[in-house]
Amino acid sequence: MQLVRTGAEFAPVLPVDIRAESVAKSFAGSQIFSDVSFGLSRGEAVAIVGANGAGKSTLLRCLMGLIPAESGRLTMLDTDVTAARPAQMRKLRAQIGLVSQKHNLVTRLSVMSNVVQGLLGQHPGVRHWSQTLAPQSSREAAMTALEKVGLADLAQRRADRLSGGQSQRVAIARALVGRPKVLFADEPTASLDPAAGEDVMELFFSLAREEGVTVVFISHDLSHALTYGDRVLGLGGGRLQLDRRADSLSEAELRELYD
Ligand SMILES: Nc1ncnc2c1ncn2[C@@H]1O[C@H](COP(=O)(O)OP(=O)(O)OP(=O)(O)O)[C@@H](O)[C@H]1O
Repeated sequence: MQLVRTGAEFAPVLPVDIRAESVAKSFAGSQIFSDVSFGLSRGEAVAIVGANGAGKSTLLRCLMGLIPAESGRLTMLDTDVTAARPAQMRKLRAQIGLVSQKHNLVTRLSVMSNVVQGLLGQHPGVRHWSQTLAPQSSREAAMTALEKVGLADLAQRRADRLSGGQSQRVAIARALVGRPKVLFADEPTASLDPAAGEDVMELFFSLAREEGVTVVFISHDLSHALTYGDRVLGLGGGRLQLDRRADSLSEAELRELYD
C-alpha cells in the first residue's frame, strides 16, 4: 500500500473511488451545472447539499451513468463512466447500491423478494426473480441483509403492508445485499418522520461503515449532512460552491447556499 507523509506520521493513501473532472450538464440548452470537480476516497461519506433545482439528483444520476454528462470526465471504481461500454457499465452497477427518496419496492412482492432483486446486477441475463426461483445463496444473503436492518421477521410480508420506515429499511437491505463498494442515497429520509429518519440514517451509516463503503448522499437536512458526512459538497448557481470537511463547517455556513 502506498504511504504518504502527513506531518510526522505516514498514513495510507486511500484509493479514489469517484472522480469528477470539469463535469457539466444541461437539459435542452439550459445549463444545470458546469466545471464540477472533486475526488472521493474509499470509505468516505459525502453529503451533497443545495437548494431545490441546484442539480444534486442530476449530478448523482450522471455519476451513476444513468444519464450522460455533457462534458468532462467521471470515473468510478476505475471505470470511466463517460466512455464505458454497456457491459462495463453493467459490471460497474453491480458494485453500486442506491437508496432513493421513494423506496421503489415492488409492492405486490414479499420483503424477501424485494431484497433478492438487489442481487440481479450480479447475474447478467436475469431480469426478475421471485424468492422461490432465486438461488439459495441469494436468499441467504437477503436474509442476512434483512437481519442487519432488523426486519428478518417480516421477510414474508408483502411490501405494501409496511410502514414508511420499514420500507426504507427494506430498500437499505436491497442496496446492501450485493456488498456494494459505493452507496448512493438520494434524500433517503425525505418521506419519514424525524425519529424514523434519524433511525434510518443511523442504520444506513453504521452498515456503510461496517462494510467500508464509499457513501454519497443527498440531504436537505443540514444537521444530517454535518453529522453523517465526512465531507460536504454544496451545489448552487450552476457551480460546486463548496467542498469542505464537515467538521470545519457550521449549519449557518451551509444555509448560505440556500440564499
Ligand atoms: N430529465 C430532465 N429533463 C429536463 N430537465 C430536467 C431533467 N431532470 C432534471 N431537470 C431539471 O434540472 C434541474 C435540476 O434538477 P435536480 O432534480 O437535479 O435538482 P435537485 O438539486 O436534486 O433538486 P431537489 O432538491 O428539488 O430534489 C431542475 O431545474 C430540473 O427541472
